[in-house]
Amino acid sequence: MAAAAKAAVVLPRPVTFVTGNAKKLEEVKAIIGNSIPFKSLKLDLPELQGEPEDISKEKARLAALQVNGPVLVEDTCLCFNALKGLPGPYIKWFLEKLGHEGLNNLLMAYEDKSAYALCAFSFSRGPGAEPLTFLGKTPGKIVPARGPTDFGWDPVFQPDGYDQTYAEMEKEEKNKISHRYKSLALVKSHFKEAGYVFQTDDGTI
Ligand SMILES: O=P(O)(O)OP(=O)(O)OP(=O)(O)OC[C@H]1O[C@@H](n2cnc3c(O)ncnc32)[C@H](O)[C@@H]1O
Ligand SMILES: [Mg+2]
Repeated sequence: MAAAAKAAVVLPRPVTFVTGNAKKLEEVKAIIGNSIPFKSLKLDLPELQGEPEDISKEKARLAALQVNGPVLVEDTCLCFNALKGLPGPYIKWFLEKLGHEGLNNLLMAYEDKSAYALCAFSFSRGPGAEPLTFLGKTPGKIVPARGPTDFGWDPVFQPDGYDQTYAEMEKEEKNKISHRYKSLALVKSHFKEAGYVFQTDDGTI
């Protein structure tokens, strides 16, 4: 018996990647390349609270409403094992208030300096659609800051198996092993499997 043909899901072109963070965008562009038709939009969405996956999903819901079309968003956490996963999604405020040294000091009382970077991408087909979430995790440890200071907590995170911090690594090297790379690999597979067809306003594909 012939398998029933799967109906293509047609979506308005392109997908909007919503972020207020230029460095994130740079990495996403480098990792996605041409595999997904996307444009970016700088929107400052609320910094939500809760579990990483729920935060990312809610961010996608809010973004889809504002954009009125398909969206990708991501939320990044830096989780210290000795602190049971904190600061986690609150890393933005911890970094802003305490700086790199303060992040190290949080672990002063603990022998365990291990941590992991967690990236949660969510994709929504549009307003009202339930977002899908894709998690990427890279283990490492928290170290005194080394390397350029132009992207977040990169100088204090040394991924396992490397003697350089994210900040010291070549960009291409970080983009091969990062939390963001791993999460986007799942996003890309999903797009491939789902076989989305992207259509412009005038109906051309
Ligand atoms: O608009 P959005 O996409 O939310 O951008 P944001 O800067 O608010 O980002 P998050 O809410 O995900 O907060 C994560 C924090 O971690 C920082 N960050 C995110 N990805 C990082 C990475 O790969 N390396 C270092 N710092 C990173 C980022 O600058 C924030 O301070
Ligand atoms: Mg944010």
